[in-house]
Amino acid sequence: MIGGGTMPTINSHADKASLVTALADHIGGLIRDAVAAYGRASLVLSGGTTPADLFARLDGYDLPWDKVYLTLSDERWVDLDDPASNEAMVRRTLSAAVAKGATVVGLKSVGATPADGLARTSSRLATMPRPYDLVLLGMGEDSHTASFFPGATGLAEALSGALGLAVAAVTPAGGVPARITLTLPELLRSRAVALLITGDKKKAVLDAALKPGPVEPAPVRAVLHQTQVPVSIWWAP
Ligand SMILES: O=C1O[C@H](COP(=O)(O)O)[C@@H](O)[C@H](O)[C@H]1O
Repeated sequence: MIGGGTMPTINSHADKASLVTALADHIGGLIRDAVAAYGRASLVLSGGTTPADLFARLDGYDLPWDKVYLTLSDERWVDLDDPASNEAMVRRTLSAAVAKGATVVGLKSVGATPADGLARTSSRLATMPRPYDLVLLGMGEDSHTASFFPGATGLAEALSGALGLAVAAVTPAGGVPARITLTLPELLRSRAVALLITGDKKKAVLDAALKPGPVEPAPVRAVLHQTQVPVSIWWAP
């Protein structure tokens, strides 16, 4: 059971278009500020379908992209040419940024399974400047975030980071492909976490997870109820 600590701030918008504009402006400002302060900006981006419009909007912004480092919160263990690849979605929606020199550090590395690739991906992530200036996460209707799926094999290790690596292998209950995910301690090596959520169904799941309770059935609680890094929630119906 976890609970207490500083509650996340909630930014509610009337529709997805205004949410995308507000969050893209926020992230654009954050990138400018990080480059001014540290000479570079370092971001973790969520996968899935929800953030594609946001990334496409951000892609049109005039930013110092050659000083921006991007990685993913989690990845299906598939190659870049697979439609399920989160990295491919990021490269596609941020193609102008990549053309202007943004560095994308992908999580899919060599090996037949995520477990085979953990050490390689973890060393790759060592090239990402930390702390991350922003970790952008999504959430599924089953209350998973990153690849912290309820009931998944590997969930405990992903939440604890007990192996001492930046990433963990996770197999969702009854689900393929297997996944690789940044561990919770790695996600929290950050100055800020933003959680992007759309739709009334996810809002109901979020509202339940904001109440104190066990992490196992609602893994997003591990992010919402920690006290290390401030969390902002960005929501529209
Ligand atoms: O599987 C995943 O799901 C979540 C939510 O995805 P969405 O399609 O509902 O937006 C995402 O945050 C995560 O990165 C992804 O791998």
